[in-house]
Amino acid sequence: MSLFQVEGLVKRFGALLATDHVNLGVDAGEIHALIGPNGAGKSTLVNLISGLFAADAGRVLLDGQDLTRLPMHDRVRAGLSRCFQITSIFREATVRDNLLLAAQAHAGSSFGMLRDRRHERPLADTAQALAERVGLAAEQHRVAGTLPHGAQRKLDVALALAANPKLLLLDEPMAGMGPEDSERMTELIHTLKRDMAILLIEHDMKAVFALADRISVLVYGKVLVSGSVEAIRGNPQVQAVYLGTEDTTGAPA
Ligand SMILES: Nc1ncnc2c1ncn2[C@@H]1O[C@H](COP(=O)(O)OP(=O)(O)OP(=O)(O)O)[C@@H](O)[C@H]1O
Repeated sequence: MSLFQVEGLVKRFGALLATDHVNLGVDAGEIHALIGPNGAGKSTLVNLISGLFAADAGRVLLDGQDLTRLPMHDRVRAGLSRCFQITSIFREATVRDNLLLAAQAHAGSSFGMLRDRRHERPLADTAQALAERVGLAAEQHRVAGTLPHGAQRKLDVALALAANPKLLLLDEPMAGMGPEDSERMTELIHTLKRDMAILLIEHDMKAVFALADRISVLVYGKVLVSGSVEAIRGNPQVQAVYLGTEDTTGAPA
């Protein structure tokens, strides 16, 4: 049994079966990438996993715990963190204040405790460690909204890491990035897999092929095929689905 497991997950929008009995597992220390053409149901699946949508059937399990009926914040507490396609940072606050707030939220402390000197040090240490972890230690006093796009995405990852997740759900972390930022984000994600399982939803095939231990291809809400990078690259069904719409060679665009 995998650390993270989706079993027979179903979501209907009226007559449309957007998630069609999906089974998916992510092992500890594994990056499992989910790819698929536009409208395949990737976002719907992410929303079911994170708890934004309620599933019509099936289960979401993390480390033996059934999360299916838990609200989003309880899923985060159970060890499931999500990075958003639309970044969740406070744009007017500094990088450091963003990190302090995230550290505080997950330490379960109140604003009163933040002001209590006895509690300042651990939160500050956590914020510092998070900044270092994503390579933003030198940018901590900058206002988050003024950072370049790539750095904002790194901050978004740091905010998700503040929850100390067992499973990190990365929803298109390379979106809107140029090749250089994509490469840096790829390196960062690679360093994270030591400490957590990662479910990566990504259109950038170069990043997917560089990072994934396993790839699942979603088509019309169903997992068409699941396998290693080599198996997926060479799969004629996958090539047929992507031909002319995506670059599956991994070559830079
Ligand atoms: N809230 C909703 N109400 C009705 N239909 C929806 C809703 N959300 C998604 N859909 C439909 O469900 C299907 C899957 O959409 P989804 O956004 O999950 O796909 P996707 O793989 O994430 O696409 P993309 O790569 O373009 O983001 C599509 O046919 C979409 O039109």
